[in-house]
Amino acid sequence: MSREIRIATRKSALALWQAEYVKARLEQAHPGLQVSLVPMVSRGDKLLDAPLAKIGGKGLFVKELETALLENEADIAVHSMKDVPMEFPEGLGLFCICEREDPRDAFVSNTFDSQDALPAGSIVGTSSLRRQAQLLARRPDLKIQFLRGNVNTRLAKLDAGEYDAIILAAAGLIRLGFQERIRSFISAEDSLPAGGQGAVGIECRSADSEVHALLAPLHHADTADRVIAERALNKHLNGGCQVPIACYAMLEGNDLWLRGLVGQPDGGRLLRAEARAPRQDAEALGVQVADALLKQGAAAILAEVYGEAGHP
Ligand SMILES: NCc1[nH]cc(CCC(=O)O)c1CC(=O)O
Repeated sequence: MSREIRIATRKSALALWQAEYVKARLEQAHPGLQVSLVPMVSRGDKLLDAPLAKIGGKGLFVKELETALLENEADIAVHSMKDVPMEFPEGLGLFCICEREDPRDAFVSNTFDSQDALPAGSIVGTSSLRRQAQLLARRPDLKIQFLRGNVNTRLAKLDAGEYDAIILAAAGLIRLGFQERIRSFISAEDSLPAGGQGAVGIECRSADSEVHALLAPLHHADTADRVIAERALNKHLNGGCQVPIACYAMLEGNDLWLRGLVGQPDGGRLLRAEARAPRQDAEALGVQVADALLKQGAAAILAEVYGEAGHP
């Protein structure tokens, strides 16, 4: 095989891990294939001190990578599915979803074993409105303090004593070798994950059928069907991981079970909906659960969040 595959990736430790993972899987599936990394800085990486909802919402982490694909400076872009917008630029698409890592949120602390063990008034670090809403709904006595940055930065801030605990995606911690920092996994019942959390997706040019064929062995159909249902819900609510929307699909035999949640950031109200459907109807299932949330008033909650963030 003469062709080289160039992988566009962000430079954070987690992004590089994911790109190296895809590189290794491609080389394993296609002995002799040349695979290289093209690391780049995204707008989201440059603006680390503002809540994501306030600095222009979706796509903050993927735009530069997509430009590289469109300008033929790279052949594939590796993303955390949680951060991938619902729509793709003309000429690009998502052609591969790899097997999902643990999708749950993780409780990390140097003092306490779980959310329930936190004394009243404890300070919990997160900048995810989804995590904040669900935590405050259960524990209105806790204080949420803003925390952004890559995984290493967040752990360093915890270690510096700025927080009693922080919440991170288990997947990122596991991938970077920080599994032992996880004091407990937070169940989907207590913290419904973000759509796509724990899954790595690969974007490439829609016309590049040679690359599509090379990616095929990395595609994981079970993960893909779950993530398709979750993304359909997000799309119907016009949401991403920067808004208080959670959704999580599981396979039960040939059926998908999709749960969705929209919450007020202060945890005052959590709307929940769920449904089951055959896996081939993943997209319709996402729309159905989103509609059930809209019927309960999700649009008003989301409009309020977007209003505060200063963009529609
Ligand atoms: N929004 C940042 C982001 N995007 C993906 C992950 C973790 C890994 C994953 O979900 O695949 C994280 C960090 C976090 O939420 O703790």
